[in-house]
Amino acid sequence: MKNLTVEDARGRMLDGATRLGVEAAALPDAVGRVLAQDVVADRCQPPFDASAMDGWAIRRADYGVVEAFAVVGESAAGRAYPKAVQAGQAVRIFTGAPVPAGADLVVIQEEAIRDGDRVSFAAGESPKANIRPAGGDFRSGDRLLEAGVRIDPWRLSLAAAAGLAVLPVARRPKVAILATGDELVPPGGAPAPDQIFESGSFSLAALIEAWGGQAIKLAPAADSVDAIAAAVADAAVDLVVTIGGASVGDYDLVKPAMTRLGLDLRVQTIAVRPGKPTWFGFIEGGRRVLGLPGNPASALVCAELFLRPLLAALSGADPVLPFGVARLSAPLPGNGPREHWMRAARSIDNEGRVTVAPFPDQDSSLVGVFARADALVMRPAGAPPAAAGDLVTTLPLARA
Ligand SMILES: Nc1nc2c(c(=O)[nH]1)N[C@H]1C(S)=C(S)[C@@H](COP(=O)(O)OP(=O)(O)OC[C@H]3O[C@@H](n4cnc5c(N)ncnc54)[C@H](O)[C@@H]3O)O[C@H]1N2
Ligand code: MOO
Repeated sequence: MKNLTVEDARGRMLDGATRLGVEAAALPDAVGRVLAQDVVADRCQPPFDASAMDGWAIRRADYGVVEAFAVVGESAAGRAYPKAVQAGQAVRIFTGAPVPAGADLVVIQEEAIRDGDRVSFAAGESPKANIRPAGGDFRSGDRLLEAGVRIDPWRLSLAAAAGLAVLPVARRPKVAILATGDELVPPGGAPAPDQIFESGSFSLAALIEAWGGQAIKLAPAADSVDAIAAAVADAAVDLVVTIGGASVGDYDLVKPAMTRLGLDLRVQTIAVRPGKPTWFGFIEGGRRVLGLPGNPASALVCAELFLRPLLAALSGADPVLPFGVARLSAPLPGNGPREHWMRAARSIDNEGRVTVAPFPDQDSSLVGVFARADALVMRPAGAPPAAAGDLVTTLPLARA
């Protein structure tokens, strides 16, 4: 269980992680939620043959034959012409309006000359029909959205076009975040000379919300088994994420505190850099616990690598991360025994290829470097030196 590979550790964390429940979300609240059932159309869109232009609906057979058409009525969006168009007749029609029965051509109004109750057309060669067929967008019975997709504004539009006011979505995983350490003072507070501002929980809470979870920040706990166990004991959540106290020092007390809460440890350490002390298990109440290291880069890299897929799985979404491939902008030395996820800046070169430049200082304590990164670059365990231009696996970071 010590120093599992990233893949094995993730596999253990995802083992048995499935959707927690289903609830209804009104359309405006559904953005960002994971769909729990397929959306199937029960109506065609458009539900009728619709005009694509403002103009005149006639029979194509009359076009170029009839000189002056009799204007017999109008079809507007939401107010159809109720009868069929007969030979020699024209119906005034507008974009989005039903094309009346009998008509199979809409002549645009720019090509029409209206004279009282007559209209004539400057006939050209085989004009476009300007008709959108019924069901041209989707048909009744079509599967429009698959369970497991995250609702974004475009998918929301499709659900609305299909007439759904409410969508079945996965319940959001509730995630408690606990920062630990005597040295931590909340931003805005007054740190003693041997203290620092607590930063980890803020980014984690924002990431958890962006990844579909419900973040609940617990008050930071001091370096004491009692304080840490008490902070978590009654947290009514699906998952607890702790920051810090994960390593082997005398004040790394999170695992001992969780042992009091019945810790069933599934991942002890991971062969990853940064983030080796990351651990995972279950505590009483069937709650999952992910222990992230305190170093800010270790915490955030491991949140990307492990927390993000775990939240996806607990929401019924695909937990596979959106890895990419890019070219290195500069050579890199060989890698040690841990899979290394380097903070990097992405750019597009002159030929449209994605290039990544890992920052020279990859120390896991550096918040400043992370704030400038927009990708992680992966170096496999034991990888030989890499040259500029070599292809590497990347994980893009979502930046505002
Ligand atoms: N003898 C060894 N020492 C260490 C090992 C090891 O294997 N043997 N592992 C190192 C590695 S790798 C890491 S990563 C760190 C992780 O340690 P912890 O998870 O126990 O983290 P802490 O010691 O609590 O804190 C580390 C560092 O991060 C700061 N920190 C903690 N929480 C926050 C927060 N919420 N916001 C901002 N900064 C935070 C803390 O002040 C420390 O500076 O252990 C190595 N040691
Ligand atoms: O794994 Mo630690 O995160 O290398 O500093």
